[in-house]
Amino acid sequence: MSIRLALAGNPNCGKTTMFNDLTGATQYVGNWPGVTVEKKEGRWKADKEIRITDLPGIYSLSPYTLEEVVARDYLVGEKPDAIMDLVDASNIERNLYLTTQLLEMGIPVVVALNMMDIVEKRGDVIDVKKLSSLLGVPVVETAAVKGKGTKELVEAAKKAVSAGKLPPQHEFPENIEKALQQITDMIAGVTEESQRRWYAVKLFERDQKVMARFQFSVDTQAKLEAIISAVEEELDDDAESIITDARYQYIGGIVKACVKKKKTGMTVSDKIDHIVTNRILALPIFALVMFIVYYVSVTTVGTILTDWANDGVFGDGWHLAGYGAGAYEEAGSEYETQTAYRDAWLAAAEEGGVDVSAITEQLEAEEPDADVLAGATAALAADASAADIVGTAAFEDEETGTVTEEAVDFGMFETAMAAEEPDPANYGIWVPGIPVLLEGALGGLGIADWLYSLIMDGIIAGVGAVLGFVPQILVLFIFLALLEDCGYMARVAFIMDRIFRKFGLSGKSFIPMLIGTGCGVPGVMASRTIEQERDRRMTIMTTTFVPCGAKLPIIALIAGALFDNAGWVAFSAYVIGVLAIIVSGIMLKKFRMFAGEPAPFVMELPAYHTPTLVNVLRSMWERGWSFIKKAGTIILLSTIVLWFLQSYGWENGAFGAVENIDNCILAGIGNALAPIFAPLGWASWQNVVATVTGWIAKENVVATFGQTYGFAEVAEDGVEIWANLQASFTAVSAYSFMCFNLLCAPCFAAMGAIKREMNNAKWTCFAIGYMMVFAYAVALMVYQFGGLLTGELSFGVGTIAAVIVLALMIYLLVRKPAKADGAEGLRKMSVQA
Ligand SMILES: Nc1nc2c(ncn2[C@@H]2O[C@H](COP(=O)(O)OP(=O)(O)OP(=O)(O)O)[C@@H](O)[C@H]2O)c(=O)[nH]1
Ligand SMILES: [Mg+2]
Repeated sequence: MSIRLALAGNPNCGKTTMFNDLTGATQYVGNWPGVTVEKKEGRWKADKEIRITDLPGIYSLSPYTLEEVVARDYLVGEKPDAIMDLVDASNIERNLYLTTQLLEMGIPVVVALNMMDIVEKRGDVIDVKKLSSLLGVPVVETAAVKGKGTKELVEAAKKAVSAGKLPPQHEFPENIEKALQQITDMIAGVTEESQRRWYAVKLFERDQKVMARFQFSVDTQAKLEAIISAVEEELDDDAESIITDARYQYIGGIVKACVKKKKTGMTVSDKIDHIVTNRILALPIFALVMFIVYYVSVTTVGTILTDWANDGVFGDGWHLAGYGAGAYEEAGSEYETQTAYRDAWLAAAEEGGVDVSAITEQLEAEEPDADVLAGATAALAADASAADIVGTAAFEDEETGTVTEEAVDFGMFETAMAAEEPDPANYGIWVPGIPVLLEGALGGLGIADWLYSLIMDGIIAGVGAVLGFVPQILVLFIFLALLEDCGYMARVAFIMDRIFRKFGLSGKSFIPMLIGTGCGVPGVMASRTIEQERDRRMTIMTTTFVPCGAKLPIIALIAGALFDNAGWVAFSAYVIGVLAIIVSGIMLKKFRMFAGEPAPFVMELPAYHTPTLVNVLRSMWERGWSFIKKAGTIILLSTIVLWFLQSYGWENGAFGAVENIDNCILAGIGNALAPIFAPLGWASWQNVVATVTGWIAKENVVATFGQTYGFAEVAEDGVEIWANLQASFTAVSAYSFMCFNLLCAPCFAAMGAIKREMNNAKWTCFAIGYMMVFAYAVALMVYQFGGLLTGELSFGVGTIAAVIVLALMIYLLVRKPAKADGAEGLRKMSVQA
């Protein structure tokens, strides 16, 4: 017989950590409240008959936000066989508040005192036996991160289920008890006995949602009201506070009897918070942290790894453990010197009227014929006019920038002509890249040309370009996991709340954004913790502005190709994302549908703790893996479709495989859309198509460049994708391209999440439309104003358009806010299952 156990408890008490430990799942864990917003099911590793549900954290059973409704509805509606109530033992007083409510639900309860490792470290002592006897339920000590006590917890819960003993009810003060008894009698006919107590308390509190489940006649309603008001009058307080006070008094007694706290001054957490949440220092520290995160993941460590992935694994090949790389590099630079001699002499010869066309023609050919070259060189040796030619080769020292010149006579030229390009495979241990390996394998199979082209120009070029960025993304994810797990991200939300509040926004909107740095889908879902409908909608609309992991390759590509891999580019992308959210928030608040003060933001700051290696690696791997999975599914599919659109088209009046890529269907589509993007400075069909495919998945942007620029051939013809991008963009237009792609509609998956959370077609369209318009406006200003500054544009219609956009934005930013539509803001949105 299967048993259903629910994990319930306050936010951030370790439920998901426990769930992962018990079920082997890899659900998202973070050191701040409100990480889990949807219930998750799993089975106990040790016994598959035991089903465990992880619930969103709740402070009480009076739901205010969507994720709280999820938890309560599960406990009341689906009635698990037992509740494993996780209590953060380092914060026991507040956590027990929920426990007192769970004990009333008519379901067996087992209390887990989690985070016992912290309690022990602090030197506090909890008398577990006494606690258990006072509460009347089993109490198990656990430390979920370390997997301590988790097995015992489930065993205790199993026992509680088979014993079927309900928790004893604690008594409220007499007058309240009397009222509760009367209410219990009123609902005796329509409720199950085990849940009666809970319903009575909720009815006493005038819980609207619970009230709505009963159909009271006018008479009964009046009688109920009379019972409640009588107590309210007697105690001179409202019913809900009366119950709350009574609970805290009861808990106070328990804590006094069971917990011995060691006296301490300021904890380490407090000391750190003193600095990182300091009014003046907080923001610079946050900026510095994010700069380092992006600098390291995009510019330094990430780049080194990504270069290896792109040029090695998905390029020509690489030297195993760097063995032989040094010698190969030396040989390579020697060869470069020789070619410089050669070219210098040839240039001088041409100027001096010596006919060297036979050689230059060969050198320009795709595969120069060595015999022809040797013959032509020999012929020159016999030419008396050639003997006097002396060329000048110039070399620039990369570090100092000083240029040295060397004279090149015919003898040196002859030697240079004989020099051979070094083969990396001759040095150390050379591992060929995947394209090279596949090329060999496919060549041997003798497959059809089109299939060969599909694999090499389509899949390898596209998917390979995306996978090449995996190392950078993993580095970013490690950083995010570290920041989340140690507890710093919770501080950031707190810091940002101070800033957001100045603009009438809530810091709660910032949590979805933090999560969105990894992926926009959970980011959008995290908006559920926001009570007010209008703020929630606004957050859903703007969360995906922040660069997610999949946008990182776009940033890295642009930074590398056009900005010499400058460290500020990636960081600026993050800043633009955050600013876009703030600016949008301020502008949208000026409209009636979003107007109004944000709800107060109350979030407790969790204690800092050292991130666990397992957590960090798991979090990195989970997110990284979903990135890789996407490359194998949606990106793969898109590259196949793109390959077709790119390889076929109408040429010379007939449909078929095209010789000239500019005749392909894809180019046709791109060119048709290009005028729209011309004012943004990047109207080539490749750029337009890359943007459009980005709406399917952001990784597609890079994959599309890989394909349309023939990334797989990078190795053979020496034309790097960077060179293509450099030809297609200027620095300003590239930055405008990046801005547009960061801010415009997110990928299909995120758009789906937006639709689910909005649960309304009109709002979904509005959200996506808004992002598009906003992205266009920003990119337009970047290109037009940037172009004017660099001189690549002159004043024209585009400039005027950009000025109008800027004026409109400033107007919206400084305009007086609209009046709030009181009631509208508070109504709850329903969420599709
Ligand atoms: N020291 C210590 N840390 C723990 C323990 N259990 C969980 N944590 C940490 O506490 C933080 C919160 O853990 P989660 O499992 O996400 O908490 P949750 O209860 O699911 O939180 P919500 O989903 O927000 O309700 C994480 O950083 C965990 O690593 C424990 O027993 N000891
Ligand atoms: Mg959780």
